[in-house]
Amino acid sequence: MTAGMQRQAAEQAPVVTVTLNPAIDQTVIIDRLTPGAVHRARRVERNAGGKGVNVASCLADWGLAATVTGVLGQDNTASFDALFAAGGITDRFIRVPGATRVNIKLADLDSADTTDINLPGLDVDTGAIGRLMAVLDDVAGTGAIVVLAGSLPAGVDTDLYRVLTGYLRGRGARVVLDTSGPPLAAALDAPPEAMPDCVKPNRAELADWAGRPLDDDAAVVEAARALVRRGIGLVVVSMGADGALFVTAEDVIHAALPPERVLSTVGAGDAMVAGIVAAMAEGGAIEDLARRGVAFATAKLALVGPHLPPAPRVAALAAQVMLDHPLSPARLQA
Ligand SMILES: Nc1ncnc2c1ncn2[C@@H]1O[C@H](COP(=O)(O)OP(=O)(O)OP(=O)(O)O)[C@@H](O)[C@H]1O
Ligand SMILES: O=P(O)(O)OC[C@@]1(O)O[C@H](CO)[C@@H](O)[C@@H]1O
Repeated sequence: MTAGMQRQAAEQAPVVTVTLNPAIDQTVIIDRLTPGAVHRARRVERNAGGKGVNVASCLADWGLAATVTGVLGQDNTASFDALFAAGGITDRFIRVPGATRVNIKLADLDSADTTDINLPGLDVDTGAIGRLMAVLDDVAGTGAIVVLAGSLPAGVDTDLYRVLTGYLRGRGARVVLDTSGPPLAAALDAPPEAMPDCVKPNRAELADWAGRPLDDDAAVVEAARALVRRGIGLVVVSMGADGALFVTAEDVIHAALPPERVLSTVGAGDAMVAGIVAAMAEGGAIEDLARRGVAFATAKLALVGPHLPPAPRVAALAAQVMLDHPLSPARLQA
């Protein structure tokens, strides 16, 4: 029995991730990025990606076998097929004519920062969305945790996440949303019963929604609380090297862990979502979600693709995560 099967056997909530605009991530590793210069790359790595795929991949490394769905181009599925087979991930992706986009990631060893160049992706028609809804009918029942993640492809309505969230919550599923821009704004404009259970914007995405810069923790907490008042149970704001804030109606927690090594920041947010979902699936308390989320994200930084080191190492990192709870007043002084 694999570790994944063992965890599923322990009566955890089933997890489904939805990636409407997946990508193959081509990460080029260079010493130092200088715009306009010729670069001699150290190497290149290609990984099946897109936010929901990355979440499922991290969950598989942790030992939790999720179901993945969304829309894949049928011309270049090999890296996805291999990832799903290796991780025991149940593949319910809709295949459509064409190729899934290839996104370029420039990993700068000097600054430990990554520059993303994301392409638009395939056009998706209403027929594919109808097929996706049929898959969700099948796999996302009462008690399931459904992660809706990433940008929306061309051809679908901006309010698709809002519609899917209302539909899934109506079926008794819990929804975790990680997106940005107009699809995020549309989803956050829903009535309370159709709001996601959890959202994970990064600081820039939350600032974009709030319409003002969020330069300190006090401003971030204020914007997150506004979302909680609208009916979202948990707002997690990831802040890169500054850690993350976990905000509910009762709690505000700051969680952080300095990484030993940063090779690629691509997918750190997705690893964080995976950690939150892994703890949620076990019925964990808010502190467990914060520890697991930050531990998964920190562990991923040392690897290029959407992967984690062995589970005991990640569990050890979770124990080391520094929690500020209740949040110290000094942190809230602007
Ligand atoms: N340079 C870093 N040093 C320490 N921790 C980091 C760093 N970058 C990311 N993290 C950890 O990863 C979490 C998620 O990172 P970030 O806020 O960059 O997410 P994101 O913007 O959603 O990422 P992506 O979209 O690439 O998945 C952070 O909250 C933090 O815990
Ligand atoms: O264009 P989107 O859908 O917003 O983001 C896509 C993407 O940057 O997200 C993942 C990292 O979070 C990558 O695997 C992928 O290339």
